[in-house]
Amino acid sequence: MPGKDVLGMADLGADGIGAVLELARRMKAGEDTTRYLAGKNVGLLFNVPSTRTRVSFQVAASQLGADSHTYGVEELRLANRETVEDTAGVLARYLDALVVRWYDMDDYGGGHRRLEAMAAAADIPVVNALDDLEHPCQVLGDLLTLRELLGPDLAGRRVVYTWAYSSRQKTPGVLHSSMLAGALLGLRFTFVHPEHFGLDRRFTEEAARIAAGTGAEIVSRTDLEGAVSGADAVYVQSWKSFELAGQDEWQARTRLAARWRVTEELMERAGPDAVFLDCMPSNRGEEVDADVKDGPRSRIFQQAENRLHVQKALLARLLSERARGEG
Ligand SMILES: NC(=O)NCCC[C@H](N)C(=O)O
Repeated sequence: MPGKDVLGMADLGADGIGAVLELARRMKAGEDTTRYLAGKNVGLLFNVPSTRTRVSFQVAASQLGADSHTYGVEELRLANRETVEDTAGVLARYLDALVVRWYDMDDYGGGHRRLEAMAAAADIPVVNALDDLEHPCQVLGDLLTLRELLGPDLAGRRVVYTWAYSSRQKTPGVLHSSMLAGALLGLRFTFVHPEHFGLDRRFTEEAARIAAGTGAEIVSRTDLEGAVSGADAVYVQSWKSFELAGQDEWQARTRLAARWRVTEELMERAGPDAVFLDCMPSNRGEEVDADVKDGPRSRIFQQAENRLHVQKALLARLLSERARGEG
């Protein structure tokens, strides 16, 4: 991997992603991982709630032989305005890696800028555990899941991502990271959204630029039924992120759910073997019907499990000569 940090998919690149996925596959298959990070300490810092990311990183560190330490920003002096740079510089003297989730409610991109500032101030790896622009760890888990479900060569397969939120012009980091990863790996990813819910152009333009060199097919559309036709996997990104939408926005989303939900009928359009993916959280009857989310096409718990395996591989690659040497 080129740099010390993983703040977005570009920091890994195609080779880095491939190496993490291959190590994750071996680890999941039963390789003894308990010595990779023996004696090391991993810090986990969150400014908003986390279920999958927090617990999977804690268990990942433990299974690699490391200790993990979890903090909320209110517990550190960050809430009282000690700077992120000073905090990161101090933490780097105690820890071997720092995993940070920072989603800025008021300033789109502000969380990502804080991560960049921490990474610059700390001489240890800083890993993005979701910010307001990217969620690389989720996407690594998704890619491992897609390989398991559709085979190691995803080039001929097509994945459709659907969503319907862009609260106050913010667009979802999971989709930004998916778009960049799909472009880097030369995959066929379709992004379908209602009119007015398009993605941040910085990411669509960067993905198009990368795709031109890799042969990836990264497409945006606004027709849900047409887009899912023939898809191998349909992936829902939740409509709610960490922010509670206002009354008007909720009414608009409720109206939207009548025509923009992943239903069994929609999945049948995709095809008899199409699978359903969802990074969660999502709400039955809003983004997706219960009979899809809880039904036989759903692979959401396999997807959640894979967060653990890819994050073990990622921490090992960042902190262990042994993991880098073998990769
Ligand atoms: N799997 C996760 O990490 N879930 C946390 C929220 C991610 C979600 N895509 C969101 O930003 O709304």
